[in-house]
Amino acid sequence: MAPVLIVYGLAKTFTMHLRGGIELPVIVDAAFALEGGKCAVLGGPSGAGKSSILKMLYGNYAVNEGRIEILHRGEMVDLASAAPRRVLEIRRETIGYVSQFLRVVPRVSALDIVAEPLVERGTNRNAAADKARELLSRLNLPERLWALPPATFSGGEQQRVNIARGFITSHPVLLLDEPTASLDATNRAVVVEMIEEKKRAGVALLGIFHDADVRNAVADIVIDVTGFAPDRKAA
Ligand SMILES: Nc1ncnc2c1ncn2[C@@H]1O[C@H](COP(=O)(O)OP(=O)(O)OP(=O)(O)O)[C@@H](O)[C@H]1O
Repeated sequence: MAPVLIVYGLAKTFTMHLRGGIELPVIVDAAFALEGGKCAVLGGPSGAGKSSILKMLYGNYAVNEGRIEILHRGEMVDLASAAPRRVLEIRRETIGYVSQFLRVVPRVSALDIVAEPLVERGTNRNAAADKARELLSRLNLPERLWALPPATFSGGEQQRVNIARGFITSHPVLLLDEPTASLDATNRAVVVEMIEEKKRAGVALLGIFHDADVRNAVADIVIDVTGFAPDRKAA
C-alpha cells in the first residue's frame, strides 16, 4: 500500500531566546513513512524527541529542515512548508491529534466537547451527540458527568473525554500522544480496541505509548527516535 505520510530529512533545533540564543538540536535527518491500516509507534528514551516529532507533524512546532508529505485531497502536500490556512485545512480534513491533556473550555459540557469536531465538520447536532454518547459510554465515563464541564474531572476522566473527542472524526491520519497514560487497565483495553477499529477502517496511526502492554498490542512498526539523535554519528 502507498504511504499516506512520508517524512524526509526532518530536523528540529530549539533556540532558547531567554538563554542568549543557545541552540538545542533535538532531531536530525529523521525519515519514515506511515501506511493506512497500520499503527506506527515512536520509540526511544525520555527526551529523545518523540513528542517533538508529533508536534511537527501536527504543525504545532516549526520544522527547521525537511519535508512532511501528507496525502491530502488526493495529492501529496508538504505540511512543513504549508501556509497556516492550509495547515488548518489539513487538520480539519486529514490529520487528527489526540494530545496528552484535555484543553478544558469553561462552561462547555463533556458531551459537547466530544461532539464538537463532528458538528464543526457539518454533522447535525443530534447525530454528533449520539456518537459522543456512544464513545463516552464505551470509555466508561459515568453518565452523570456528561453534562458537566470537565474542569473538575480526574486526570483519567479528562483523558477519556479527550480520547473520545479525538476518535469521533474519521481523519485518515491520527496522531496519539500517550493517550492511555492516566487510564486503568479496563479503559486501556478499550483504547486498544478503538485503535484496532481505526486500523480496520484504513487509518494510519502514529503514537507514543509509554505503557509496554499497549505498545505491544497496537504497534505494527516501531520507529526508533534514537536513530535521529544529533550526536548519533559521534557515538
Ligand atoms: N518547546 C521546547 N523548547 C525547548 N526545548 C524543548 C521544547 N520541547 C522539547 N524540548 C527539548 O527537546 C528534547 C526532546 O523532548 P521531547 O518532549 O520531544 O522528548 P520525548 O522523547 O517525547 O520525551 P518523553 O518521553 O519524556 O515525553 C528534550 O531535551 C526537551 O527538553
